[in-house]
Amino acid sequence: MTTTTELAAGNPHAAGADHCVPLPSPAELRAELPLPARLAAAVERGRDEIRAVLNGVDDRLLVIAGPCSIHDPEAGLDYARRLAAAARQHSSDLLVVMRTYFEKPRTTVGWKGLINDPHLDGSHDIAAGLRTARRFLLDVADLGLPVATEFLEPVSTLYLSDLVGWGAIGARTTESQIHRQLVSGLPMPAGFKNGTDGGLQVALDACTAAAAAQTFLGMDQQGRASLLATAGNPDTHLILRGGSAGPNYDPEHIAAASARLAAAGLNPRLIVDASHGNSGKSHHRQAEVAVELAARLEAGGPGAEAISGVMLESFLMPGAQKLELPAAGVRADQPAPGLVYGQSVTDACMDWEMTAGVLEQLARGARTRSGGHPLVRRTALG
Ligand SMILES: O=C[C@H](O)[C@H](O)COP(=O)(O)O
Ligand SMILES: C=C(OP(=O)(O)O)C(=O)O
Repeated sequence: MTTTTELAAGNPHAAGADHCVPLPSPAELRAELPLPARLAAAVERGRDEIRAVLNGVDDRLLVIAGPCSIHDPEAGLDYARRLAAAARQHSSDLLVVMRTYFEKPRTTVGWKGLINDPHLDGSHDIAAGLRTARRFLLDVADLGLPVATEFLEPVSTLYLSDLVGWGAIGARTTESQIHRQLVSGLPMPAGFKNGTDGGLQVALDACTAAAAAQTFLGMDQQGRASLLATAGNPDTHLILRGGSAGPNYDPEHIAAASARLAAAGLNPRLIVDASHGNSGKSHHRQAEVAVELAARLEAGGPGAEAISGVMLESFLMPGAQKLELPAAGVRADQPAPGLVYGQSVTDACMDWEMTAGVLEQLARGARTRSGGHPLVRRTALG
């Protein structure tokens, strides 16, 4: 953990910062925790499968499920093992990807995730956070699960992107040019959430911008300020997450969004986030939304064909617990007080039992939508 002395010894000339503590470069961390060729091939395979589902070549349903945030790697891996088993069980109907979110965009202030504050005590040991996140992704990849994450800090992306199968840009950053540029150079499919007000246009614009070649200021693997030129990301898409104006997962919203995407020359197939603005952040409501979506896949109707994926916030225990942080700028003497094992410290999550039931229903919905011929459906991928 970084000490006060180290902080004081840091470079005081970093723009706008009181302290500046050098970190290992992305190349150094990648060398310390390398991605073996076997897992690199699995990550690539996962990206290809996700692309195929998003493009409708593989008509399974993409399901991105996992905690709102990873705060305890042990509980996260406990969850990952259960999800890996469920992914195998439903592999004819669902392509299951684990949500492994290490960075939280806050409305105002709050815990910003495992990378920013891995000890959950305001000590902000970012070097340990990056290391823990990378090790966690390696462990999940070893279980055979592709992973999904939100890319929030462009710098942290350099430490982890080789392990990620699917990326998201959150509702609070979809309008940011920096995040659109970032996605334009990512090697995996990436979705943009609609705005927190429910507005779709920011996400459509984001997809267009990220699909284009971009040149911008960034950092290289050695940690040097660099000019970065990207080719554009061909696999951008929309994520409907509801907003302050209400949910947007109903058939009319989905059909209208899909039509707007098509008219803009973008992928008309989209992902529906059953949580956030679509559930009012209630985990009970989230399960109802997911089950409603499953029923709609079965029944067909407006927008049903446009649903390529569903996002679920799910952990071992139901709901969420409050994480008490020390006041801003005060270093904690104590680590976070006893937390309930396997319960979210950010948004409320469905528990494992509820998740398993929802996965069953989504699998049935996907199977019925496809006509129930999984072996025929997946020939495009062999
Ligand atoms: O998904 C997580 C939260 O919804 C997001 O980080 C915003 O959280 P906040 O409004 O509690 O800051
Ligand atoms: C922060 C998240 O979502 P949103 O950007 O939709 O609020 C999230 O998925 O963790």
